[in-house]
Amino acid sequence: MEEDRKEVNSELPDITLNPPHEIAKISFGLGILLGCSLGFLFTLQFKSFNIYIISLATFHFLEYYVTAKYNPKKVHADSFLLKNGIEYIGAHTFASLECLMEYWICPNLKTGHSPLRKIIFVVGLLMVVLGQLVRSISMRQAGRSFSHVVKVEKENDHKLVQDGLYSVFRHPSYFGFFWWALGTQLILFNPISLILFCFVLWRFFNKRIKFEERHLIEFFGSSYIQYKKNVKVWIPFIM
Ligand SMILES: C[S@@+](CC[C@H](N)C(=O)[O-])C[C@H]1O[C@@H](n2cnc3c(N)ncnc32)[C@H](O)[C@@H]1O
Repeated sequence: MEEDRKEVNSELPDITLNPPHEIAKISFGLGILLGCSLGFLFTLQFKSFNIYIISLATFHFLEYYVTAKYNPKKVHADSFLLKNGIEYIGAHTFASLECLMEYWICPNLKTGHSPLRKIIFVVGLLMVVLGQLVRSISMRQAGRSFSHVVKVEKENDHKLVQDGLYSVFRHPSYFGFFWWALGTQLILFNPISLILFCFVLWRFFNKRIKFEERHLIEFFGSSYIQYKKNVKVWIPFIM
């Protein structure tokens, strides 16, 4: 009985890393943001900014939710990824300012109804929805092998994941995030941020994947080398 309880407890999130009042506060904040953006969506002529905020709130909620559900031992108040570094916050602040400034200076640029604009919007929306799905499903499929912080020492329950989305993309959660983020800038019709996001995200993932794979080869040796030969990343120019 005591042993069973210990086993169940070892699967539970660490409450000291997940203070309930913190989790409630962050969830409430994300819910308010999502609810207000959704509520005003149908009253506004320029809907793109609200759709962008809905995508952001959904992304941050799902980061915590999927970790809590499928990788509870690793969940942490920081799993919302709201403290995702100064570059991340800077990029989204810049994107919001670009969008609002361009709307203020030249509203027609943002709200016109040309076929090209519609195509850009639909492509952006598809990238956001599919990118989010790939990101969240891959986090679920990797389960305990997933961690927001790259592991430099192998843990006992860390297994090489090669099935599901990992059989199509070598780094599906990065692939999903990369295209999701570019999709948000297409939705906003933000030409400057689109180029900046491309550059910053590509550089970030190129560096991170190289670092991560050095450790994955240390952990899994020839199995990872073979996996790397067989499965592509599908982010342009990252081999
Ligand atoms: C933020 S997760 C990202 C996982 C993966 N790069 C992706 O994009 O889906 C980082 C952790 O995942 C682990 N990881 C990456 N690829 C893996 C794989 N195919 N199997 C098991 N663990 C993996 C790394 O060791 C690292 O600690």
